[in-house]
Amino acid sequence: MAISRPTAILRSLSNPEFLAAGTAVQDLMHPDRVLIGSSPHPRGHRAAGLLADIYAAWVPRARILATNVWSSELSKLVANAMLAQRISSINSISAICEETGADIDEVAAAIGSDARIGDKFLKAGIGFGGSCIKKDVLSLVYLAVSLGLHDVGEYWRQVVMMNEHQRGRFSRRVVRCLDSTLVGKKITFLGVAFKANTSDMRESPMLDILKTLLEEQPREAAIFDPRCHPAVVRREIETFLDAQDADSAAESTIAVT
Ligand SMILES: NC(=O)C1=CN([C@@H]2O[C@H](COP(=O)(O)OP(=O)(O)OC[C@H]3O[C@@H](n4cnc5c(N)ncnc54)[C@H](O)[C@@H]3O)[C@@H](O)[C@H]2O)C=CC1
Ligand SMILES: O=C(O)[C@H]1O[C@H](OP(=O)(O)OP(=O)(O)OC[C@H]2O[C@@H](n3ccc(=O)[nH]c3=O)[C@H](O)[C@@H]2O)[C@H](O)[C@@H](O)[C@@H]1O
Repeated sequence: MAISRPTAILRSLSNPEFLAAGTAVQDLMHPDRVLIGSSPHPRGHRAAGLLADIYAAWVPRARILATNVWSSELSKLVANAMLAQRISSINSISAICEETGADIDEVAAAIGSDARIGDKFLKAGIGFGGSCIKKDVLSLVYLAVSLGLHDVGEYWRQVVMMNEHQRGRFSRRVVRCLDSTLVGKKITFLGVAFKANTSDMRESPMLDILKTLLEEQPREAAIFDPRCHPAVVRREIETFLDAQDADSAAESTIAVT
């Protein structure tokens, strides 16, 4: 652009996307907010105004937030980091529940009914996956460390470490529940994608869990996800049985999406 139109004055805007996989159109049509970051220069404001006009065709003006570029870029990372932090927090509590007899869903419902906490992203499970959340937390860690804020970086790194810990804990529990050995056993995995209603397998927790459990040498692992194409699944993992096989004669079925 700068070469073909050398006289043009170019302004960069930051306009992070907040849609989630599986609800992309709904999120696009009804966003909680649209963030437009621009330089403090009048031309930056003008460029931001032009972009805001486009969104105003379907997004209420009050939901279109104008910020500086750093605020906008950082907000994207922090939004995903805070979501990740909630998931890691509730997963850490699930470990305490398993030791004490408390029920994690009851605890989540009890704390989530506090309006200051809210009930979203409190579902304990096998941890967060997907191509974005972990990447953004680690970007935040990198940013903090590169700014010399090592304690801040360490704090956010723990969110990712807790996520990995949760997967390991889950895998160990599966083995424990099956008499501490998978040798000679068939395991069925229902769900391959990183979350329900998507075919996206990037950073899927299930892949991690599968790799760990295959080290325990089960006789067979059957894997099925109605959203994922078998060829794509095959590319990711070596063992795959089709849907018909997936539920037959398995010693254990693991729902992992
Ligand atoms: N997938 C999602 O739901 C959302 C994604 N995002 C963000 O949008 C960005 C893209 O995400 P996806 O579309 O899911 O990823 P993707 O992996 O499907 O697409 C990324 C594209 O960028 C291209 N690319 C990678 N490196 C490049 C380079 N150096 N130069 C030119 N092109 C390059 C890749 O070939 C690919 O086509 C990420 O930063 C992600 O965090 C934000 C909100 C939602
Ligand atoms: O930057 C991005 O790409 C997007 O990342 C996430 O969206 P996404 O990764 O598609 O999916 P989420 O719904 O956030 O779920 C992420 C992971 O957390 C897990 N999760 C979610 C909620 C919960 O309570 N517990 C839980 O374990 C899900 O199963 C999934 O593995 C954010 O929610 C989007 O706002 C953001 O735009």
